[in-house]
Amino acid sequence: MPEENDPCQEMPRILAKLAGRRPALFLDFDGTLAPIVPRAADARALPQAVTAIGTLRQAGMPVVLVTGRARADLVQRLASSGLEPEGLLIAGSHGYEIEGSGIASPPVANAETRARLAVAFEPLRQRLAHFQGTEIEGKAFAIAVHWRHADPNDVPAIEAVIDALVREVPGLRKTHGKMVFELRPDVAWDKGAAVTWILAQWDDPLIMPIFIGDDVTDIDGLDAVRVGGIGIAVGSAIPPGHAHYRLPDPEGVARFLGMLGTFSVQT
Ligand SMILES: O=P(O)(O)OC[C@H]1O[C@H](O[C@H]2O[C@H](CO)[C@@H](O)[C@H](O)[C@H]2O)[C@H](O)[C@@H](O)[C@@H]1O
Repeated sequence: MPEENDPCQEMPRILAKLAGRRPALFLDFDGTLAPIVPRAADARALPQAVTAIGTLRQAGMPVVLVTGRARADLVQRLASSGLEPEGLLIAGSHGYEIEGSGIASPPVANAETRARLAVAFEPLRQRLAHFQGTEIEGKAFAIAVHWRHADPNDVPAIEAVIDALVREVPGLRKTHGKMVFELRPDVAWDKGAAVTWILAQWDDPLIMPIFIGDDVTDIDGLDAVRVGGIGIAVGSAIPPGHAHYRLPDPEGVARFLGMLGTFSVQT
């Protein structure tokens, strides 16, 4: 893999790679378009990122939001930032919930996978009730347990509650992200599988995917575009070796999208 330079500094090389191709953007939300904030409910996309995405869409570039959040949550969150979901493809719940631009959910997203999480929700809530500062976020195909505001000494015990539920309720697995544990259906599906699946639906050999993400759950998405696409890590949570380029923060992402927009409008 290359040096993971700042893609804004490497624009001529990136534009050369995109020449004659159809770039398609796959964007993570928290930590990528929206700065990480103490409360999940308060996250908002940077206005400059929203403007850049609007320009790219007007220029005809496909834009897919690949988020760990529930799809409905992201739709509402984008709309409140002035980014209407029409024309956007949104892959929510880490890619289990795909809808938009004429594409509907993949075969893994069924009632059975959802029912497994429903069984776990109430015991999880009860067993975590005495851990001050934990927040449970229910989504269509995942349950997030935020421990950002919990006592750090409690985190191993919080994780043990989740591990116990994984043992007790068949068909679930544990993943983690920034100060969060998640319960997900134990099926072979993640952001990378979602990206690959969407590319297969489009079936357009000219498309060149550009994936941008900041958290360990984005590694699958970056790996999916490693050959034949462009992967951009944000910040330092993703270890070297998965991305072609690296941006420091969501402000950098907005800057990169703005530069890409300028190029798209010119061509
Ligand atoms: O895949 P993403 O779109 O990046 O979503 C990943 C998770 O993001 C949210 O949690 C994270 O961001 C919060 C707001 O900045 C922060 O408070 C929290 O500590 C982070 O873990 C979201 O709440 C989760 O559902 C997503 O899975």
